[in-house]
Amino acid sequence: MSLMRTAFLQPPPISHFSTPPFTPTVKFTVSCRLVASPETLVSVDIDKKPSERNEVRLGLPSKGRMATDTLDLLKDCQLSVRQTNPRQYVAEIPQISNLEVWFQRQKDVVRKLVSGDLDLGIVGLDTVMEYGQGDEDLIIVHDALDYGDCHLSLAIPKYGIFENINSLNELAKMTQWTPERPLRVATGFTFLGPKFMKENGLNYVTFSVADGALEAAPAMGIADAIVDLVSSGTTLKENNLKEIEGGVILESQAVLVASRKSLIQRKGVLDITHEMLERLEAHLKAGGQFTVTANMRGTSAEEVAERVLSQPSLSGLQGPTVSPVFCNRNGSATADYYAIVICVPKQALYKSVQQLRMIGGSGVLISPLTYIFDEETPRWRQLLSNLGL
Ligand SMILES: Nc1ncnc2c1ncn2[C@@H]1O[C@H](COP(=O)(O)OP(=O)(O)OP(=O)(O)O)[C@@H](O)[C@H]1O
Ligand SMILES: O=P(O)(O)OC[C@H]1O[C@H](OP(=O)(O)OP(=O)(O)O)[C@H](O)[C@@H]1O
Ligand SMILES: [Mg+2]
Repeated sequence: MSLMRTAFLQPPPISHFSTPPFTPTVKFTVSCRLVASPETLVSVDIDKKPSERNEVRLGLPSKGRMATDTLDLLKDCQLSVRQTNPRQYVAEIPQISNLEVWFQRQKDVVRKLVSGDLDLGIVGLDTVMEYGQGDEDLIIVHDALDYGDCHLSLAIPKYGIFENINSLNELAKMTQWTPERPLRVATGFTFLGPKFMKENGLNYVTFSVADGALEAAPAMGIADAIVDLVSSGTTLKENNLKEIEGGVILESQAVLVASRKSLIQRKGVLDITHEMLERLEAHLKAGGQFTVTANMRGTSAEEVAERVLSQPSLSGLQGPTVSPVFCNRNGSATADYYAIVICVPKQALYKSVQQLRMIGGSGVLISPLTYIFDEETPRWRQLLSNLGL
């Protein structure tokens, strides 16, 4: 699996996608034919002017595997969504005034960002890339919200003529594929699938469209290969399919995406984006760390700091905070002990505790962190430069 992960498309640069806007006729007559015409090909020519409204709108997935995790993340950032009725599609985040939350299907969040009916959205990167179709108005504001991890991949049967095919190169070189008998691929990704095949020199390919249970298509004799999302790999395995080297089209996770026009033109969007970005970054950074406090006997704060800094896992985010712990000795305040406070990556916790004990630490307390606010948010700076601000 790790080998297959080498050839994925990087998330789009924060400013724009490298692909040109979608032009279905050219795309499919050159190298690929699309068997059924999906609904996604219809609404290309949308008026992109921002609509007349004063509220800022954030689109969130209305159901499915992304919905709960999205609400949980926002809640953890103290941005709980208040929805009075689960069948109501509009809600609010009381913490942020003038923000409306609209629950929509993921693909509709992207479509409505493009049409100007939403300003911000949280969805999987795969959905942004598929339904955004390279639209330069879409900007990825936060590219790693740390859930919804999966990858879009080309998979082929383990058996028959594919038994010894283990890479995209080998698949492309198979002599079976001709204009009369192309490689038949089943997918729901009718933009990214054909684009990937074309970019990788697979010329004789046709696509058929299905929305689910794609993994059944090869066994049913409907397709030779599939392009679909994979996370654990169980569905592929259960259906006797395999991924191949060079066949990963996109690595995906949940992202915060915005409309460039809204950010620049609509009052309040930039400020709300800034606040959301700050909270998300600070919370996600904190998620990987614990605060560790301990007491340590010593002659001075400097001497204790030197001991702490001599240990590789104890340097913290910016070095340890060391403060004297005073006790009353014969009427005067004396410091025999020092309290140290450091942030420690979760994976290094036990090692850090061992190192603390080794240098004389006692009374070690571990607490979770809610936020780590840095002086500035790197993604915010990136966003501003992207917008030319
Ligand atoms: N194993 C997985 N399979 C599919 N999607 C996954 C997986 N793991 C994470 N995801 C993420 O979840 C999203 C799909 O969520 P879900 O299946 O709930 O919605 P959907 O079926 O695409 O949307 P809808 O039902 O609204 O059309 C994907 O776009 C992807 O970003
Ligand atoms: O690698 P895995 O962990 O097995 O996950 C991948 C499967 O999950 C998704 O299907 P989903 O559950 O949405 O069902 P569907 O295909 O019917 O839409 C996706 O389309 C794959 O079929
Ligand atoms: Mg699905």
